[in-house]
Amino acid sequence: MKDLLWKNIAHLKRQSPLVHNITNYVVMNNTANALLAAGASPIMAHAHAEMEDMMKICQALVVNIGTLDEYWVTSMKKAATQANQLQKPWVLDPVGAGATPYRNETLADLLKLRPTIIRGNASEIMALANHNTTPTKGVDSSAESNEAVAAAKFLVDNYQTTVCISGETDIILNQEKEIHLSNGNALMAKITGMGCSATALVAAFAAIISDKVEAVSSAMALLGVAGELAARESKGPGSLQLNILDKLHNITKAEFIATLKIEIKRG
Ligand SMILES: Nc1ncnc2c1ncn2[C@@H]1O[C@H](COP(=O)(O)OP(=O)(O)O)[C@@H](O)[C@H]1O
Ligand SMILES: Cc1ncsc1CCOP(=O)(O)O
Ligand SMILES: [Mg+2]
Repeated sequence: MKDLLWKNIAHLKRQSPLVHNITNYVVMNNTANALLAAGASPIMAHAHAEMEDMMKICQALVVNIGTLDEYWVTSMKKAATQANQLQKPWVLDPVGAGATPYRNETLADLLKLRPTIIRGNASEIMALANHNTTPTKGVDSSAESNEAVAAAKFLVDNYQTTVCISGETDIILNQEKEIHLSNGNALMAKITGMGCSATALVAAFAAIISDKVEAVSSAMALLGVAGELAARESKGPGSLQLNILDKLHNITKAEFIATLKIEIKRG
């Protein structure tokens, strides 16, 4: 499995898929940089007039509701509908799910469009499935990933999707498979846009790998291992952010294989 994930990471650099991102104002720059560092190609766009054409030239879509508004929500629905029509994968990042009724209503509509993959932190995944045990704080999680497994299974069963709950352990599951990854560093939660970058990387791998648990695991393994290695040479969140970009770019097979902590739970 470790070799397979590394093969996918090398494959991403060769294929360099174009990823259409409808994402939030906070993270546009670091998301684009994370995609570039890993070898993919980003484009950020949200004009209604270009949503359908953009999806024609891109290999995958990110719908991230972080700084949603009425105009952007229409863009998201147009792009997701077109992705479905063209049978291209799209990934939902339910940033701040549970924080406000507007976010919840928007997410309910987006779920009806059947995201190929959902990536969020534990609080967001629980809010999305209406399984909240603790009130949501905003964009940061107040729960551990294992607390959101029942919620993730609910989403998988009801929307035929693949879910990634990120956190200290990243849990990736669908109806057939479940994988746990335990790399990364606690300081990653102190950098805004780490989860959004994870989602964008998930979309990049989904563009080139048909097995969605394998695609999500490749993305989360790459970010987790890069984060863990980068943390060893960082003084705080500022240098960690830059060091993660460097590591996404220059990670070697030997350090990836030696650092990756993966558990195949099912499938
Ligand atoms: N406590 C932690 N230990 C190790 N890695 C972490 C920790 N918290 C978050 N991460 C990593 O940071 C990245 C972003 O995840 P997360 O913080 O859950 O997303 P979000 O920013 O959406 O809340 C993931 O790669 C995840 O594995
Ligand atoms: C702080 C903030 N507010 C709206 S979107 C956003 C960024 C959230 O990014 P992430 O979920 O990756 O930490
Ligand atoms: Mg997030």
